[in-house]
Amino acid sequence: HSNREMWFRDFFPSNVCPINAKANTFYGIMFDAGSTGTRIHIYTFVQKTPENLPELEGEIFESVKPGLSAYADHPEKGAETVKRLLDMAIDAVPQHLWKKTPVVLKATAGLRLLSEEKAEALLLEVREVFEESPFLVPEDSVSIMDGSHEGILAWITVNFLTGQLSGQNQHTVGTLDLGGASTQITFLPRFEETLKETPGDFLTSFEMFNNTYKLYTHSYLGFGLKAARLATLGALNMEAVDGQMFHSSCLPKQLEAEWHFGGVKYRYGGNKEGETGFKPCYLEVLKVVKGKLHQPDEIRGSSFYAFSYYYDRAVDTNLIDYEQGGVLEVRDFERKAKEVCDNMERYNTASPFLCMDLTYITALLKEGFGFRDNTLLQLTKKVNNVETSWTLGATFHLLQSLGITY
Ligand SMILES: O=c1[nH]cnc2c1ncn2[C@@H]1O[C@H](COP(=O)(O)OP(=O)(O)O)[C@@H](O)[C@H]1O
Ligand SMILES: [Ca+2]
Repeated sequence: HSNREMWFRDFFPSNVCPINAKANTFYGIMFDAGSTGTRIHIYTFVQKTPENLPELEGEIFESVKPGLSAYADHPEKGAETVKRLLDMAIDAVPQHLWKKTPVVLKATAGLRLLSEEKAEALLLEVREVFEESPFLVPEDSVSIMDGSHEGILAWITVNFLTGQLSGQNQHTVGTLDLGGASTQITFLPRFEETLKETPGDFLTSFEMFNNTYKLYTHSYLGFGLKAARLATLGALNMEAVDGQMFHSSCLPKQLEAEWHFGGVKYRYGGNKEGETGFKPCYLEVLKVVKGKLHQPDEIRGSSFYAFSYYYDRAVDTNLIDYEQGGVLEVRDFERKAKEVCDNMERYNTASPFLCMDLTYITALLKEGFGFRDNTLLQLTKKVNNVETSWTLGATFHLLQSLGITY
């Protein structure tokens, strides 16, 4: 900073200082290519003083459905959806900053589940869209993200937004993300015991804002809500599903329908003759989760932030308000699952999968991760008007690696 800039600062409150408004504002564009949709996050930051963390000024967010993986056989059409979102950034970012504004896309479980050939073709087309844009395209700007990074970056986002990463007293919170195709759990272990009993590949050291965090994190591929539906139906990872009908006690008895996921068409329906309801459904779902996940003792007594499909299904069943979010206990999901599954006819306006989804969430929390009935879950979509998504953590990481911030 030149002396002239500092001279200005003495005369203006920092938020209206004309120097602050111009010289220290910068942008970052992060795409989340999720299994069910593609989203753009355009972040604005202000670096008020060189020694402090950059402040997040705001976020512009837009999304499209379906996700890139639905274009597995038409990669150029998939890239088209990215281009349309990127056009928003042309309007949002001032022209003189285009060349300094990095654009990155990270794909998650949807692309992890595709063949390498199909995934690569999609990424290649997106790369071309980026190269043709006026923005800064860093090396490796389009990639499939490592599952462990997905959890860590979401943890960074939530703990940054709740103010836990600055200052002395850091009481970080763990995070639970339930996507369409994979699910993540991340927390900062407090006990030596946890570190000892955890498999090595569940622990990752991560540097951010001049601190090193040794986090417990894992991404379970195939355990996202939609993948779990297929697993429950017995249709996950099937080579050919043409014409075959998949049944479940978690679905309305008379139901017969079709469902598209990851570019594949599935036929599914209820148990016309057999049982339906919470009990048989829970047993069915249990087969999908039981004994498949690592259960760290430490988490049983602590509370977690939960978002994505945990949030969506809690909203769908009026457990929380869409705008406000709320605090739930694990048993609230179970209570709701029983209510929905044992009265499936009454709930026939909502998704036919509502019973299965709630039952899966219950089983995943209790039998999968080993949470107690009274474990508290803080359900949040936004903190201070910013989406609780791994994309903010990823943008910090990106800006840091480019030397735009540190
Ligand atoms: O920006 C966001 N903030 C919070 N939740 C989001 C955001 N974007 C998508 N989601 C949620 O993510 C879930 C879908 O998961 P996604 O499509 O990301 O699958 P994946 O993570 O398995 O690839 C939905 O519950 C959707 O509401
Ligand atoms: Ca996701």
